[in-house]
Amino acid sequence: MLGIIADDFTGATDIATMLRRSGHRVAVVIEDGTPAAGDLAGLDAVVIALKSRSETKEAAVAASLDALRRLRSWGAARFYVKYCSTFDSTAQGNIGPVLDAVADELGAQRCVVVPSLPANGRTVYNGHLFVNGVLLENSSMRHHPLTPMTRSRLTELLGPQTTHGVSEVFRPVVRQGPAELRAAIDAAEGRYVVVDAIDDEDLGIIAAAVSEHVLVSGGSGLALGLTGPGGSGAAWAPPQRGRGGVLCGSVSTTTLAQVAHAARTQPVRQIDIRAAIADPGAVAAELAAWFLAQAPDSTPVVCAARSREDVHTLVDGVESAPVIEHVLTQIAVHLTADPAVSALIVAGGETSGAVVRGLGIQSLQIGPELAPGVCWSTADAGGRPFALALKSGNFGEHDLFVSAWEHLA
Ligand SMILES: Nc1ncnc2c1ncn2[C@@H]1O[C@H](COP(=O)(O)OP(=O)(O)OP(=O)(O)O)[C@@H](O)[C@H]1O
Ligand SMILES: O=C(O)[C@@H](O)C(=O)CO
Repeated sequence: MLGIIADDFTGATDIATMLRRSGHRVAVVIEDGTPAAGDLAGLDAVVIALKSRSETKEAAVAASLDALRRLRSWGAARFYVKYCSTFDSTAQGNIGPVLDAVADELGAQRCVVVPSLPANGRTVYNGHLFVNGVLLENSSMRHHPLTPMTRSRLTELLGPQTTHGVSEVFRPVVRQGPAELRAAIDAAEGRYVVVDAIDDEDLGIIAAAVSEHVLVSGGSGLALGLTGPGGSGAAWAPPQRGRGGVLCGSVSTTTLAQVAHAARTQPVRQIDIRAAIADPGAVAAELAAWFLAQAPDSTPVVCAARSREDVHTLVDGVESAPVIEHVLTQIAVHLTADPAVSALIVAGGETSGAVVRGLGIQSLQIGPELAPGVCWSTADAGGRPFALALKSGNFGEHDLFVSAWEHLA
């Protein structure tokens, strides 16, 4: 079995989507959640979803080692550390410290570093990470509030985070095929080897070259090359079809475009942040009641911003992000308590983390793909099966909030 340690919740469903596509029966376990008895039987891959990207280095390492030990106790023999395809981290971590600790514990001599996810425009060429053809340092990630990415060369990003050497292997070697690439990785000086990949074929070659490695690392793209035994992944059944809607804490460009697209045909409400700071419970209850009052065949969307101008870190001196996460979580609690509602899309990594934690979800069964890195999953919410799609900020086509429901039919 393959064991994956993912540093955020949307990243966990991202890699689970790719593993399902490459023929694995896969489930996601949330943090220290316990998979239901029998859940692990017959799985080829288990992802443990952590929130370690936004924690301290020490907490991230401790949670990752704990996840590694649990995966081993469940029978995992190969491991994959999943981080963001835009390498979200700082000079302190958390990618390097987590890789160091996991590699030490496994006695791994080599570990490839492959953030590439060509399906979503993330590529690595000559050791530099690009987002839709633009160097990472010139993309919107330069202005990320927690992990501003001001460099693009992966040796320069990972180097300061680890006590080990970081080498590079460029694309001409990748294109020579798995045997030549394997030899180049073996001959590299550093423990970590950044490998170029600009398309899925490159990822397949890398996956074949490292088939004997006990530890690999990357975004979700490399998982596409790891061929699983199954044809179409695990059997998955959606919950009985009920009402669905969208809870949106992400303010990424893609998510704002998805909200704008949905607003053309569906009811949309924006959280009044000032009112939410004053009385979050009342705002959540009112928005949940509004959601339930919409036409049963509509897809209500609750969001916290319609444009960049709506984003204010501080409102009346109060940090708005935790208040918004709390309100969206409470709306999810109200909606999952209503038997008429059976499915929610939650947009944003931090937002998904808050909502999934708030619903007390222990594990996710992975279902059909909605877009590269986005899938439907089912979870036990309030004692019944419920469908959830956790969407990374920049993933999905603009019509995702409207088109996603076809897959639940
Ligand atoms: N109007 C707003 N003003 C300030 N903060 C906001 C506003 N709307 C949302 N937020 C906060 O912004 C953060 C968005 O982070 P989140 O990780 O959920 O989305 P994202 O960064 O777009 O997604 P991803 O991490 O998957 O790329 C959340 O903490 C949310 O509460
Ligand atoms: O790798 C990605 O880009 C995503 O899975 C992610 O981690 C976004 O938070």
